[in-house]
Amino acid sequence: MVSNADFQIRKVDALEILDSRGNPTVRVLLELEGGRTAVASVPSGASTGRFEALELRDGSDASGDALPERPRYGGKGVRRAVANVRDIIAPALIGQDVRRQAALDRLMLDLDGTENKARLGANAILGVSMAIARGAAVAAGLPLYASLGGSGARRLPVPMMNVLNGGLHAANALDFQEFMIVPHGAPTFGEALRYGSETFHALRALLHARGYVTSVGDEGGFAPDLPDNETACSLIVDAIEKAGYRPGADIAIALDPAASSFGRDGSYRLQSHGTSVTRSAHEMNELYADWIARYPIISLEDGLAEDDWAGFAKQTSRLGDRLQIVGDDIFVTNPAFIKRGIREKTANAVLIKLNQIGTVTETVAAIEAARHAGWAYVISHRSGETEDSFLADFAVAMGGGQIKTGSLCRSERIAKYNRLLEIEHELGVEAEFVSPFAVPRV
Ligand SMILES: O=C(O)[C@@H](CO)OP(=O)(O)O
Ligand SMILES: [Mg+2]
Repeated sequence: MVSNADFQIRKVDALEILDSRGNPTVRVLLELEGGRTAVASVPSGASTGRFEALELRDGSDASGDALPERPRYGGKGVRRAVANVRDIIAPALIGQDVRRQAALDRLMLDLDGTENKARLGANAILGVSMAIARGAAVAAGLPLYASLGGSGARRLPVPMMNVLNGGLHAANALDFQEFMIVPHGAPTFGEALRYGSETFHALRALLHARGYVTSVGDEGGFAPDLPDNETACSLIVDAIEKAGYRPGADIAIALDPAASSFGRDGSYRLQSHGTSVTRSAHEMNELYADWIARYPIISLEDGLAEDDWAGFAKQTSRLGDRLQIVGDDIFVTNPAFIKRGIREKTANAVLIKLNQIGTVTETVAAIEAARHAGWAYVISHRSGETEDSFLADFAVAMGGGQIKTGSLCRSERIAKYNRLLEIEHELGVEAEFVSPFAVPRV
């Protein structure tokens, strides 16, 4: 028998753990009166948007280290965030009911009292917020996706798999950060994962045969020194065919150039065959239009920089009926920015990252704003991840049918894919897998 006491928080604790890049991050441990426990770990980005909620790092003076000349983790530790969970957030949450997610998230916002969670740290607050969501599920005896999404939560997301890494996620010369395959023509999630994995391995063989390295970047995609960005698209098409699939119909391409990392003030600096070229937003949009005509691209994220609202709106009016235009750095999962984007027709989709905004409740509000406008939304990992698979359940709960969670050879990414397989298995014949995309005409 489940009783109200089972949902009451008895203890909140936190510790500093490492993420997939070997950088410190926050893990929160929650204990409920009934004795059940919940754990959540916070991811961390590299190509972060300027207006993201603040990820609290210790800095060299606040490290608390015995050897001040050698700060812990170069000042990147999260001991202060951990201490904020233990000393400030925990006392306010003891005795509270984990089913009241919105109220408890609000309580943390009030404790923090800043616009961007600068006092307690978005990493501290999000860790607790996720642990509360998981605690509510555990106490109710429900899987997280069902607890968060209700009985209608049975749509498995189409994965965007990042098979070639560049930009800030790799040490190669590619300016564009992510070249992803999207197996949207598969009949089920499990089959989509197989399509993706087979294509990933075909790509490895192709790279090897053409004399490129097959080492990987931060999200597990290969990171070869290709002569230019476009070569990545043609290689992916070759890999899809080599794996026995139809480019476009079975597996399409999604791009995240993460243009804030090579562009600002409407000017974009690209490398090609070792030389650098500067392009305007208009020229970037023409470049994408040209690629879309020649490659089966169905989604373009951050094709322009976070400060280029005008360029984004032009891109959306020029290309938005042919493909998904996703805003990441420009919206930073912030409902206010998304609403501006909807008014100004900046994009037609939004990338959703829990730690950009810092609570589960605000993330859901961001998704609701997108849904209300008929925009698509893609639930996304960060380039620094942990083995926590919260994201997989969250994507099924939110029902948008899209997840971006990296490549197919690093366990912090695979943890999400494997959890989605588990959910699909558990849902059985009730599981749905519906492509949100039309087949691209190339
Ligand atoms: O730009 C992105 O979409 C993300 C995730 O792929 O990268 P990061 O976490 O480094 O911001
Ligand atoms: Mg991005």
